[in-house]
Parts: sequence; C-alpha cells; structure tokens
Amino acid sequence: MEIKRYKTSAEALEGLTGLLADLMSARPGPFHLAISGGDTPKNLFKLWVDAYKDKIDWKQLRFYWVDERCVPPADSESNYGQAKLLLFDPLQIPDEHIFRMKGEVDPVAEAARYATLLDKQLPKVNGLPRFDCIMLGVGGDMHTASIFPGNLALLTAKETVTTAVHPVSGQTRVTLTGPVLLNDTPLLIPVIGASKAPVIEALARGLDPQNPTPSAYVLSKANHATVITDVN
Ligand SMILES: O=C1O[C@H](COP(=O)(O)O)[C@@H](O)[C@H](O)[C@H]1O
Repeated sequence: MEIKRYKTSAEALEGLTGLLADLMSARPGPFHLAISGGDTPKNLFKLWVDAYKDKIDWKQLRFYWVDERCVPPADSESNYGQAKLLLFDPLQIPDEHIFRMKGEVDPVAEAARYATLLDKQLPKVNGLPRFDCIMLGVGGDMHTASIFPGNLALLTAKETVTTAVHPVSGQTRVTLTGPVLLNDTPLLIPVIGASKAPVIEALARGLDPQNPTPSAYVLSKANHATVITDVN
C-alpha cells in the first residue's frame, strides 16, 4: 500500500485522475471501473466535467458501483443518482456503459442480479469477476464500500455482492464484498479533507489484529492499493 500525499484536495483529485488515466492507457479496450458514493466522488466528478472532458477517453469506461444506498435514483442519497447528475448527464455517457446497482428494488434480489451481471460483464480471475480499477472511499468510521466495522464477515463472504445495513441510520445498502474488491484489481482510494486525518493515521498504522477495520483489512490484503490524500 502506498500513501500519496498532496498539498491540496484539488491536487489530490488531479493526482488520482492521473493514476486512473495511466491504468486506462495500459489496458486498451473497455475499461471496467467501479466507483463509490459519498462526498469525495462528487468533487471528483465536478473536476472531471470542468477539466477532463477532452482529456479522458470516456468511451472506454464502463461504470459500476462498489455500493448503493437503497433509495430511488432521484433521492440525493443515491450514489448512482449523484453520478448521473454530476458526471453522466454533463458528459453524455451512454446508458449502455453504465451498470448501476438499483437502490429502488428489493435489495436481496438486487444483490443477486448484480452478482450475475458482474459474472457476465467482467473477465474472470481466480474464478471471480475482476474490475480494471476500483475507486474506494473510506468513511470516518473506517468503513469501505458498505462494509461496516460491525460486519467484518462481508470481507470474506462467499457472495461477490450482498446487502448491508448502515449501523447508525439503519439504511439498507447493496455492496461488493471483500473477495471481489481484493481480486488483484488496482485500488485507488481518495481520502480527502481535514476531517479524514484520523482515517489516514489509522491506515498508515496498518491492520491492528486486535481491532480490525474494513478499510485497514482491505489495504492490508490488496496487491495494488494507492491512498491519495491531502492530509499531511
Ligand atoms: O456511504 C458511503 O460512504 C463512503 C465514504 O464516503 P465519503 O462521503 O466519506 O467520501 C463511500 O465510500 C461509500 O461508497 C458510500 O456509500
């Protein structure tokens, strides 16, 4: 795991974009990218629309999600809804390049449908679907995707996609699990903003076997993981 530190959040998001562009150039053809929700991607999408409209081969990208909140797309909590508003609509990304988790349908059925979709769309490595890149977020409680500290079993689940419940809000989620997150895919992990300083400190310390957290676990097991931060 590498931590790349930048002076500002803007420079960090630019740095992340450069890393993604390098991965895309190294793998011509459809590039399967899983994105996260939350606040960090919103700022990234705004940057991409403002400054990278003509600098990234958008036709190459196929978009997937690491997790989704179980709300309809029009809800401001929807990870897909925010990406549509801030990225797909402005850049006119075709619908056939967007593979969303449906937050508005039965979560258990949706997790099964999405697992089947990944099996069909993605190449297999180690018998599991493999993304070309996954952009993960890390919450203040050290969760990643929708794998929360109280549900570490999802890090080693047998399903590639499952349901989870947010421990505070009780909101149901659909999420990728550890085995597909850790299937030899390069992980780009933006951890941006002063409020994430304790997260960076904890990630830099590494996995504490006495107190494992989802994000520290994923970073400790990933073959290629880069944390991108403006925390110095
Ligand atoms: O709920 C979620 O939170 C995490 C972290 O988001 P952030 O707002 O701290 O950037 C995110 O990675 C996840 O996809 C999302 O559903």
